[in-house]
This record gives sequence, C-alpha cells and structure tokens, in this order.
Amino acid sequence: MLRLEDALIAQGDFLLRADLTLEAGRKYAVIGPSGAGKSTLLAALCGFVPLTSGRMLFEGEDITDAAPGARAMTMLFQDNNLFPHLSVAQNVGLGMRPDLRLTAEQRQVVETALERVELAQFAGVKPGLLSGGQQSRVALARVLVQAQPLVLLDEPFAALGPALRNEMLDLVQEMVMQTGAAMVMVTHAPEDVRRIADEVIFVEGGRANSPRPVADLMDNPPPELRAYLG
Ligand SMILES: Nc1ncnc2c1ncn2[C@@H]1O[C@H](COP(=O)(O)OP(=O)(O)OP(=O)(O)O)[C@@H](O)[C@H]1O
Repeated sequence: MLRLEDALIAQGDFLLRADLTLEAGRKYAVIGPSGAGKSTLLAALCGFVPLTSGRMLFEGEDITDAAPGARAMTMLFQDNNLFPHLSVAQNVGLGMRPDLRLTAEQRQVVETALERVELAQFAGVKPGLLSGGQQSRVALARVLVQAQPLVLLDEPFAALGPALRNEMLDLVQEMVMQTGAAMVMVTHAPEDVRRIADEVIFVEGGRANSPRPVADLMDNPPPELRAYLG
C-alpha cells in the first residue's frame, strides 16, 4: 500500500534512512530508543517533514511531494489537537470539513462516531470540560470520520493511566479492524507491542528497519533490540 523507497529524512542535523513497505490493513508498532527517529518517521509519512532524497509511493502513485492534507492518511497526535473553543461535535466534524459546513448526512456520521466512542451525550460540550480519556476518544472519533486507509499514531495515550490506555488501545484496534485501515503506532511500552501490532518497525542507529512479525522479532531480538528492551 505505502512504500518508502531509499528515503533519507532530515530533522536539523539528524538523519534517518528508511526503505520499507506497509501493507493495507496491517498494524505496525514503531519502537526504538529515545531520539532514534520514531516521530521523524511518522512526520515524514504524513508529509510534515519532506524527504531529502528517495520516494514515497501510495498504491503505486508518487506522493513524495504531496501536501499533508492530500495524503490518504490521518495522524493522531499525543495532545489530541482539539480546539478548545469548538464543541466536541464540531471538533469531530473538522475531520470531514475544515469549514464545518456539514451536510445532514455528514452530521449523522459525526453523531454515529460519537456514539461509537460513547460520547454522544457530550456532543455540545467544549473539550475542556472532559477528562483526558474522554478527550482522547473525541480525537479518535475524528480519526473515525475521516475513514482514511492509513492511521498514524504518535504515542497517543502516553499521558493516560495503564487501564485507560489499554482501553484506548483496544478501541483503536476495533476501529481499524472495522474500517480495514492500516495503523502505524509509535510506542515506548514493549507490552503494547504484542497487544496492538502484527509487525514491528525497529528504529535505531539512523535507520527505520523493515517491518518484522511481532513474534519473530520479540522472541528472537537482535542485539540492538535486546539492549533497548533491557
Ligand atoms: N524540529 C527539529 N529540529 C532539529 N532536530 C530535531 C527536530 N525534531 C527532532 N529533532 C532531532 O531528531 C532526532 C530524532 O527525534 P525524534 O523525535 O524523531 O525521535 P523519537 O525516536 O521519536 O524520540 P522520543 O522517543 O524521545 O520521542 C533527535 O535527535 C531530535 O533531537
């Protein structure tokens, strides 16, 4: 589905190389030491950081220079990126139309997404009045209404407690299974890897390695991964 071909990604003096393929409907965990370039990889995938060299292909089409909004993917940020002056429903609606001129049908999609994350009763409320977990669910509902084939998550639930985090991870899983989307999630928690992912992208030493099946990699980690896992 998505191919990074001989890619070189630069953030200031930091360089990351990647040559890998993501398959439709698969779930990938991105792991690696702090500062290894996990966020940089996601930022490049969704177009916030340009490739210095190499190409990115989506379904065979060259999207190397495509603007973030023109890519068939959604990014969920750690801070949820909610607008405090808009209601919960409006924050979700932004996923469909940035000018919020929603048709009746689109409003129905928003309502269904809010039901899906069990927040229907908070549709008219400002996000500031919600708990951290509820705010994460608003952001998830916005991902849901966008219905893109690739969902990128950069440590989305790091600020939540363990029980709530697991609940959110399960909800994300359900969502991507329902929509058939592929998912790429950065995580610092090795225990999340088996819970959420089919495959692991290990980022280390200036390289984002090709995805490997979870069991294959976690049961027989190469020395660098063993050192990271501790
Ligand atoms: N905007 C920037 N300008 C310059 N250097 C940057 C910028 N953003 C990140 N870097 C550098 O790029 C490298 C990779 O950072 P990145 O955030 O991708 O790592 P990470 O693996 O996601 O780390 P962490 O697990 O700590 O979040 C780091 O050395 C960082 O200092």
